[in-house]
Formats: sequence, C-alpha cells, structure tokens
Amino acid sequence: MFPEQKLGYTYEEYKVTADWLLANTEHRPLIAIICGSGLGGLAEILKDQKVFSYSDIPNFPQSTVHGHAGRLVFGTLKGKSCVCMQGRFHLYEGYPIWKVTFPIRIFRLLGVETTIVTNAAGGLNEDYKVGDIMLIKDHLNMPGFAGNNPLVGPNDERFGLRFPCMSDAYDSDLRKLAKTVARDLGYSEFLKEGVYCVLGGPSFETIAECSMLKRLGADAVGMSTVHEVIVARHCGMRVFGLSLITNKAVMDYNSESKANHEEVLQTGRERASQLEKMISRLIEGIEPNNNNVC
Ligand SMILES: O=P(O)(O)O[C@H]1O[C@H](CO)[C@@H](O)[C@H]1O
Ligand code: HPA
Repeated sequence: MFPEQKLGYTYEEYKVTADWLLANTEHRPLIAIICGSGLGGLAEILKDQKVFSYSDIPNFPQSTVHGHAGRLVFGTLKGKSCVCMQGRFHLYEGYPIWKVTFPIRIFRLLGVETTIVTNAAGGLNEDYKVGDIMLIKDHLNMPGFAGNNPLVGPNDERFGLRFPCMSDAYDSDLRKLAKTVARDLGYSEFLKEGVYCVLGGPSFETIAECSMLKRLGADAVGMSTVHEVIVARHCGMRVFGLSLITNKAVMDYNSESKANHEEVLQTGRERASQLEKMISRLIEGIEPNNNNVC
C-alpha cells in the first residue's frame, strides 16, 4: 500500500530519544517553546537550565540555518517546567517532513501539554508593519495541498487519530490570554491576529505569489510552523502560535525592497525583549491540565 521508502520514525525510535532525555534531565516539562529565526533568545527566560546540543541527542536532526542554534534547553519559568527548541527544522534544509516534526512527538512523550510555536514571517496584510506580532488564528498549508503532510504514512494510534481535526488548531483560550497579556504590557498597538501560510522555501516569494496568497486569505507567509502544529494537534497538545512580522512581503513591481534573511534576523533582535516578556507572562498564565490534553 505504501512505497518501500521510510515514511517516518517508529514509536520505538521516538521512545529511545524521549527516554534518553528523561534519563539525562530531572526537568519534566509541561510547556514546549519552538523559537523562530532570530528568536532563540527566548530560551534565556528559562531558569535552572539544562542544555543539550542537538548533536548529542539520539536521533535528533541538526540545525543548518543561520539564526537556529541547535540546542534543546530545559528550564523553569515562574516554577513551571518548560523545554525550548533553539532552532527548528525546515523542509528546505532537505529533511523529510517527518524529521522536521520529530521533536514534537518527543515533547508529547516527555509529558508536554502545550506547545508554543514562534516564527519570523513576511507580512502580506497591508495593515501590518515590520515588528508587529501576529497571533496565529489559522493556517494555509501549501505543501499539504500537494500531499506533503507530516501525518502521511501509517498512522500510529498511540499518538493520535488517522484523521485529526484542524479547525480548532490554535487554542482560542490561549489567544485570549495573549491579548490580555499584550494589553497589560502596552503592546496592543503592534499586536495583530491572522492567518499564517506555509510554503516550502527557501526562495522568497515572487510578487505574483504574494498577491495570490493575500487573495487566498493569508496575512503572513513563512516556511515553517504548520507541520509542527499538525503533529502537535494530532497527539492532542494545545497549540499557541505567533509570527513576528520581520519584513513586508513585496507586492509592487515598482518596489525597490527585497526580502532577505539578514533583515529577518535583525527584526527578531529588535523585538526580542518584548517577545520574551509576552511569552513569560503567557506561560505564567497557562494552567496545567493533568496531562489530560485536548
Ligand atoms: O519560520 P522560521 O523558522 O522563523 O524562519 C523564517 O525565516 C527564514 C527566512 O528568513 C525561513 O526559515 C522562514 O521560515
Ligand atoms: N517569506 C517567507 N518566509 C519568511 C519571510 C517571507 O517574507 N520572512 C520571514 N520568513
């Protein structure tokens, strides 16, 4: 039924990695954070850190992109145990999609209930400015339309259902909490809420592609996140996502601006401290739910 090529890790392979981590740290995280390009500083909010290089963790892929350090950081925030990926994996690095999402099932096996995904993204919505923070309320999965979905292949019921629902992928209570946190911090002016569209990358979009995505209902575009969210929801974790608008997608043939990774990283550096504050406060407000995930 399925071709002979490897379509994913076995449950036992995920267990090897999770058990190795559980044996090598006393942290038992309930919250995972995935840092987007240039946003790795978010890990610094964690206290009592235990840090692993991806290269030291069995089965873990390696980060190859500038701005993704390749470290897994365990620690606590206001007494809550967390784990943070300083560096994620992307399709354009050449990884099959099941490697891109490998850490998510590891988080679940560690006992994580809530995953916070962050990314750098190009703003398609005309009202968005560079430096805006967009709460992700929904996504468009372009690689998925072409059959590149991380759940393709045999389904392991120990993780989740064959046909998981995605209409509630981004937890509405966590988005409400984030809005309250942003208001209290005085960030409402640069807080937005919208739809994130994932493409394969690594080339940035053409002008025609940007206009098309905007018409399809996307507010921001990037090359990550959605695959992780699908796997997190498949195994029942709550998801909160935010995009830092690091550049405005070019939509005018007369424009001189050109998307580039340096600008993406620079915007991340400029908004780092506000993002750290917002995520710290958000984590403070997240209630554990006894691993009774949704
Ligand atoms: O999505 P993250 O990992 O934040 O990175 C974004 O920034 C890079 C392009 O500058 C791409 O990898 C894009 O996906
Ligand atoms: N396009 C795609 N990915 C991105 C962008 C963009 O404009 N900015 C940051 N990541």
